[in-house]
Amino acid sequence: MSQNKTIMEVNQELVKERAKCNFNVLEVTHILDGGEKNTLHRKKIESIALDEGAYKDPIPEEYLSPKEKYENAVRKSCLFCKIVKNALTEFTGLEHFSNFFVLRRTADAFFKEISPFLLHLGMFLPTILGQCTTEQQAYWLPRVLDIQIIGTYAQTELGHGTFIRGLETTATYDPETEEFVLHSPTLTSYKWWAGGLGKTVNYCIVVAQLYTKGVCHGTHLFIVQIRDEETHMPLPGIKVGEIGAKMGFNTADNGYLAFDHYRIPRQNMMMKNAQVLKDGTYVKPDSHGKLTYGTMVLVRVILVNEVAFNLAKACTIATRYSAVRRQSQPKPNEPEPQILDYTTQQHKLFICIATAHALQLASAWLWKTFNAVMSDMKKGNTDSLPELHALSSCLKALSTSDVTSLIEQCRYSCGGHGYMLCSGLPNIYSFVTATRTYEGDYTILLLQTARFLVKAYEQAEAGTPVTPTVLYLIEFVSGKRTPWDGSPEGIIKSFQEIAAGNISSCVKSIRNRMSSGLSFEDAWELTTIQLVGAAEAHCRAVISDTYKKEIARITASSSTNVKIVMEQLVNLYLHYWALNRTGDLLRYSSISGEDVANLQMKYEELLTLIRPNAVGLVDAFDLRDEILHSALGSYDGQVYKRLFAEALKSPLNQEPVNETFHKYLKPTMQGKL
Ligand SMILES: CCC/C=C/C(=O)SCCNC(=O)CCNC(=O)[C@H](O)C(C)(C)COP(=O)([O-])OP(=O)([O-])OC[C@H]1O[C@@H](n2cnc3c(N)ncnc32)[C@H](O)[C@@H]1OP(=O)([O-])[O-]
Ligand SMILES: Cc1cc2nc3c(=O)[nH]c(=O)nc-3n(C[C@H](O)[C@H](O)[C@H](O)COP(=O)(O)OP(=O)(O)OC[C@H]3O[C@@H](n4cnc5c(N)ncnc54)[C@H](O)[C@@H]3O)c2cc1C
Repeated sequence: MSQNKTIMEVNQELVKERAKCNFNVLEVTHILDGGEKNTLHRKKIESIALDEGAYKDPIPEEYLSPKEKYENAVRKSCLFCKIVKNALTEFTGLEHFSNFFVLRRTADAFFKEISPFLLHLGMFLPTILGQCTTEQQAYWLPRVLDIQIIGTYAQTELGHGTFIRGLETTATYDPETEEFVLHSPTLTSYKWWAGGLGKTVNYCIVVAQLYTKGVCHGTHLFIVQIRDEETHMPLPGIKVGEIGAKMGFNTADNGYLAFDHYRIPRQNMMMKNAQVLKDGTYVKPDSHGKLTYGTMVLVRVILVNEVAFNLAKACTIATRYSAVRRQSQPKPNEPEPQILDYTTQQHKLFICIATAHALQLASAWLWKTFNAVMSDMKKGNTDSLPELHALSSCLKALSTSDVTSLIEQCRYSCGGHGYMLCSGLPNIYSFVTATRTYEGDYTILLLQTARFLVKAYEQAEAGTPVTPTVLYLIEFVSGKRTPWDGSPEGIIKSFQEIAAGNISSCVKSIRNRMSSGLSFEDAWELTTIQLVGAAEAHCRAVISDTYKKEIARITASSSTNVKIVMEQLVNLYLHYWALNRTGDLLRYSSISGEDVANLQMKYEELLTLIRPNAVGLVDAFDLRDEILHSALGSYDGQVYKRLFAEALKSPLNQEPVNETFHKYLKPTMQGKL
């Protein structure tokens, strides 16, 4: 298991917990990594990147000024890139799925917040891969992969983020010079938010309304140089800067950008799908109208994995801490219990462990689905794109929303110490809460899924085939219902009935409103609260079903105790959400009041069964201390020694008397101020 570089003796509380664990921890690590080979691969990359200690800061990041924080983050980004480049020569290449995720996770040791290079690898590179022709890729990719240029993705504007069709930046083609003229006509058209734009990047992908021959063809993507490659000065016609202090992401130099009739060559339009010919003729993509939104779909898929990882970090911290922390005296003359022994504490934490597993497996499944759809699209078949868009939208929305709440729950479960930056939890929270907004706001993405669900419902009603994730609608419209039996399969069935019931209610509401004279748009708008609920219910059913099936498949050859503990967590997830949705269950399934009481009993039994394995389960995430950045969550559990060591690092503790005593306190106390 992972050890800290500053080795301390392991706290006896954790020694005892580890002795209690009745399953093979390494076997679960292999499951979470997707196989033993992947675990070895990950450990090797982590070892190359971290063993030399290059991630260490001379002064803790939290005590630096904003400017120093940024400069330190750039220094470490360059260092990390160098290490990564060396590491990759030993492996299969950056496009390898596990490499991308391992590198992203390892980077957390270097950055308590965010690398200013995140968008370069996270969006600039994937957009070039997804939106450029082969010739364009041949020109750009070597420069991008070799970090000869650094780029970002500038789509959002001051006035519009969600509504992409409302973006105001224009790219007008001039056939005389074979150039596009980029222009920001208003203050609200200023690009706003792109990571790394403020100070770091010299190129960026700009999303702008394309005009040619006097006609607007909607938003398209362009590669734009914004700073001189030698001097880094903004080029003439470019206004660029940083947007200011934020709740998190303070090392990411999110920026603004405006154009004053700024010219770029025609070849800088990303032309894999639509094209503008030399004479200005516009050639439409012949397959699907939303292909330019491709990078967003990819990033939404990746984000499910990203938040699962962050939840694993948070619950590792909170569970280890809860095993070390003792509080209160429920039984007279007995020692104070570990707070992990309180049922309410288990209720706060074990759902976090189960959710981290559920989302990790759902994200691996979604990634496979994404690749299958991409491979179909290469052959010109875009039939599965709507389902992928619906799935990636709701999984991104629900996973980021669930994880945001659960990370906050982990912080609550650590009491006052969880509020300290050195617990690691505030940084994890401020990062994850942003994921609920960026790359498509929660509500907006669920409404996209709802569009798909309403259409699927109408198809099921009409007897036309529906896609795999909504097959349950066919049973529902035929009136078939499964009697409640309380089994895991039965709970999943009931989640599908809740989803179908909710979608059906939405369809009825929309139809009723339209028959009373409202337009479709107005009827839809008035139904949006229900539509969001329906999409959420659908997504819960998808995650639950995938989690259960994937665990059964993966643990088919596992040892008995691993199988048992993995199944307990699946059941815990299902019971937790069933209890959370009793209103819907009573409305849409055949559950009775007594069944609800049984569900509650079963849930509480599961907490007791999981309790002895709790520390083993978080150890199985195998997160190195360098990546956790937590005085509360380190492998050795030396919580109090580490909290005190962190307190001593405070700049206020570097002198016995602060100068404010002489300047203000003393004169005030002596009545001289
Ligand atoms: C580290 C931090 C990094 C952060 C980076 C960022 O945040 S970067 C910034 C991230 N910014 C954001 O994420 C912005 C979020 N906003 C958006 O993504 C879009 O504005 C929108 C999807 C909300 C609406 O778009 P719209 O007004 O153009 O569309 P519409 O609603 O009129 O629907 C028309 C049809 O298109 C379909 N369709 C839509 N999208 C897709 C797709 N991707 N694929 C396939 N299909 C798609 C839809 O299903 C519908 O099909 P139907 O029913 O007619 O068969
Ligand atoms: C940390 C961070 C990093 C980012 N990085 C980038 C980046 O690198 N590049 C980039 O281009 N962008 C980036 N963004 C911008 C991000 O993508 C947008 O903020 C996001 O898409 C939400 O758009 P918005 O800000 O316009 O919100 P708004 O759309 O204004 O949302 C405000 C509220 O209005 C509601 N709302 C809006 N429209 C509707 C509707 N039709 N129906 C119902 N409710 C609605 C929303 O649900 C929300 O509650 C970043 C944002 C953050 C926070």
